[in-house]
Amino acid sequence: MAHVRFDHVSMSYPGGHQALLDLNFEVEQGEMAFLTGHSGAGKSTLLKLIMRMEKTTQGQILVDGVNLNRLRASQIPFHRRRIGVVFQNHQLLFDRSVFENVALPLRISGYSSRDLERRVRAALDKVGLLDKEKQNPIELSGGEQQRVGIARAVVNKPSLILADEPTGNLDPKLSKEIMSLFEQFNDVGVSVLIASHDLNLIGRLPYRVIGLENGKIIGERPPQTQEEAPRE
Ligand SMILES: Nc1ncnc2c1ncn2[C@@H]1O[C@H](COP(=O)(O)OP(=O)(O)OP(=O)(O)O)[C@@H](O)[C@H]1O
Repeated sequence: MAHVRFDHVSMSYPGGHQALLDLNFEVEQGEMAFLTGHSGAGKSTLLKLIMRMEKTTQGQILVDGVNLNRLRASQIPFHRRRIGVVFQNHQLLFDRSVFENVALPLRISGYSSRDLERRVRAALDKVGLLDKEKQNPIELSGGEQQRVGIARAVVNKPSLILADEPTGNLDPKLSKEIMSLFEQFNDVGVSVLIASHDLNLIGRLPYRVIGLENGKIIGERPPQTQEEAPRE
């Protein structure tokens, strides 16, 4: 069964703007894939549909076989908890420590403090920031802030990670490091879908690329084998 499946999905914003038109694609369980396209192509809208922050106006989306059109309002928080989301601007709280920023999703889910501490430290360890837990995110570099955002996204152990321009503000070296983090999660079975217009970075990686233009899929580059993948 596909992890995410779009079946003839269209989406119009109130006021009539058609953001997505008749999308059909799947993300397999454990796959890592990129979504690319110009600004306004519909990348963020597509990710918001998967999180059920927006609703399809036509067609259906299945996540783990569950039809999102049929989710009741009370089931939406549970659905979102299984997805880790990473944003370009981190959306960190600058009046709290790194630890508290990563702990936030667990506090909302009502974890005991022992479990919470264990999980937060495990997430910070995975992104290499265990020694910064007491600092305020404002004291960290852009790359480190993005790592805090990733730790927060994975602290609930999601089976799917969605990232919206996660390297948008970072230089090429830091962008590569952030991509290797996503690869590490993918290596242990997490499905990853990343929206990015950094074609330079995407082109060097072997993953499937889905191209969007004006809300439509205009083409796909299949996953590359090792021989096909461009060398550094
Ligand atoms: N809340 C909204 N209300 C109305 N129209 C919207 C809304 N959000 C996005 N749109 C429109 O839908 C289209 C797709 O936007 P979307 O943000 O999904 O594109 P994108 O590919 O993520 O672009 P970017 O890379 O600039 O973030 C755009 O034309 C945008 O103006």
